[in-house]
Amino acid sequence: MILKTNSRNKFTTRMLNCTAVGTKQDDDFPCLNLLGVNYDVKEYVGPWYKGACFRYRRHKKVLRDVTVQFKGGELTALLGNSGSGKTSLLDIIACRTSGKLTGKVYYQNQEMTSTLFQSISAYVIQADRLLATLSVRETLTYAAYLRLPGRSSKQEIKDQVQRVIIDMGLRQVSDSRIGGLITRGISGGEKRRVTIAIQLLQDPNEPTSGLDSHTAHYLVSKLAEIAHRGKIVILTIHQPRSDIFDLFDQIGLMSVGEMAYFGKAGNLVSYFTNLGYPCPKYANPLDHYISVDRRNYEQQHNTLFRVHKLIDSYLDSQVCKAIRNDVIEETIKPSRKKRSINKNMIETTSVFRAFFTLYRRLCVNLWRDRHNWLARIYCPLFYVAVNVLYLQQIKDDQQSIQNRIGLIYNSITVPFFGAIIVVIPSSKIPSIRDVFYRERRDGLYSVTTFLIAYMLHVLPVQIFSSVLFSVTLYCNDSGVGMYNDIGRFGIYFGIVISIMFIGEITTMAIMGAVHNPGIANTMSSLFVSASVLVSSGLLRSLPNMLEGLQWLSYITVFRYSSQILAANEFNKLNLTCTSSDKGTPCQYPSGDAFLADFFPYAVGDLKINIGIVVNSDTRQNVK
Ligand SMILES: Nc1ncnc2c1ncn2[C@@H]1O[C@H](COP(=O)(O)OP(=O)(O)OP(=O)(O)O)[C@@H](O)[C@H]1O
Repeated sequence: MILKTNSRNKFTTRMLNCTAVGTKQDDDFPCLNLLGVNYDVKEYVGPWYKGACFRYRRHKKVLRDVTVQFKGGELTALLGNSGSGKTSLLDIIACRTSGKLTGKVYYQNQEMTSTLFQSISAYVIQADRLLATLSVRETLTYAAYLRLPGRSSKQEIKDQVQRVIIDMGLRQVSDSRIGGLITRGISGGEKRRVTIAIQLLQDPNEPTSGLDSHTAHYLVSKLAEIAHRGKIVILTIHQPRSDIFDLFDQIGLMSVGEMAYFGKAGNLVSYFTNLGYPCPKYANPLDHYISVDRRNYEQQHNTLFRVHKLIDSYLDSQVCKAIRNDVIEETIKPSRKKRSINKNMIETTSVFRAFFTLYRRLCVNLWRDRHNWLARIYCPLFYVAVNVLYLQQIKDDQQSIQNRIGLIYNSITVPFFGAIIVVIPSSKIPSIRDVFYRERRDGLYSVTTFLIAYMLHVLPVQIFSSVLFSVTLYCNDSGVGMYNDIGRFGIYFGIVISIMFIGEITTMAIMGAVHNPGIANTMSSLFVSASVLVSSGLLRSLPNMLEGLQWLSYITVFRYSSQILAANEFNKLNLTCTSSDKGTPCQYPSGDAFLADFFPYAVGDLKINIGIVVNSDTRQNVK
């Protein structure tokens, strides 16, 4: 387990939950070795508009020649000043790096891969990614259904959840909502404990204790207990208090991407004293030895000089040489000590259980999201009210052609915009996305499982919203009175719900790719506006457009849906030329005459177009 903090004693945790093999004697405990690990990243410098190709690329050495050994049965703390490379080291162990990595990372003589890491470990991320609408107990229960083996009974899951609630001191808040930015819920520290508790769910040997201490000391001592049962637990923490420091078995002291000390926690001060760096009486030894003072150039130069001297001394030290020999023994000559990995310990749930758990959790989340619900009701009603006020009942004179075109335009854009309006401002979508990323990284389910669960959970509200929109707009009594035929209403409704669905999935996909909701909003709106402009044929007849744009129109759903709705509305429609037309020439005595001019293939291609819209809907779903 790895704990990380940005402020004193507030920490985040990642857990390396490696299984001990055989009896619990030191030699049988698992072992994680890093040999000569170097990690480089590229940084782009310069204004963004120059793009990745033209900006200056700076290579940054994040880690240099790190050789360390983490053993089961020991709680290891990685300490060091901000930017010293602690997180990067943990990311390397978890196979979550983006830069160039050299060196070896071996667990039990096997090269570490993300699959191996997922199968032997639990990983508590730095940020608390939780759903604000759920209570602590619900959060842990859903997590347990996703993490524990599919054969676990309801009672076993309940017991395990209760166990971690007690163990993490969450009893008093177990039925409180997690809460978020808008609705206040449990405290930041409690959220941190829930995040850790989620990872502890997978530990079958976790003891139940009645302690309810809420302190960092309590959590670190729990981690020490877990470590002492034979697991590798790695944590990072900023400026630990002395009582917390006493709980560490092993210390990795990092600075400027290198190890300044790696060894027994109790030997730290004597090691530096022997090097000729005694720690002043009231100084924090960690700050004293490895912090780099960047207040001015001279201070920085002096402290960096000292840090590099300490790093060089460590590399020359017996402590370092002994570790290097051990690591080489384990990695380069692995045949000497054959070790096996018990991967069965972390057995995940079945696809069906994952699907039903995700579905239930999303439904509960949606049900409690009042704003989302209300938006799905008032958005269609608002648009209908504006249209009815503006157009009133449409007649069958020549002017009604323009009104009907306007209605078709609204009918294909409003459901899409409605989806954008509902999805993007919802505070729930970013948290659903964040939880999805966390759980995907933990390998709990596939993207397809998540997407199917997401689509199915949102389907009833979309049907409700589409019915509201279609019925109130289409009908004579409540709305504008479009072509009066039940079959045609069915087609109209089908198009509205398909576009609403495509709108929601497209917006979700954009939200997934672009994390900033403002940019996602702009991109979705531009996408729908440009697509309708180019491909609907409602604002400009398609055959008169540039050939390239005509081709482009084939790839958007709006081309087909506008043709379907045009055929639906104008085919066999009798139009009149009466005195109410006030001098308008009687150009179109029927809807078919209008179609022949503007949508000549709409009726003939009706079935094909419907097939394309339905297909693109299902394809969006499967993506
Ligand atoms: N992908 C990356 N791109 C650019 N710089 C990176 C990248 N990964 C790490 N770094 C840089 O490497 C250095 C070490 O980062 P890291 O996050 O590992 O530090 P840390 O010790 O965990 O710091 P803190 O305690 O503040 O979280 C930092 O200067 C960081 O900016």
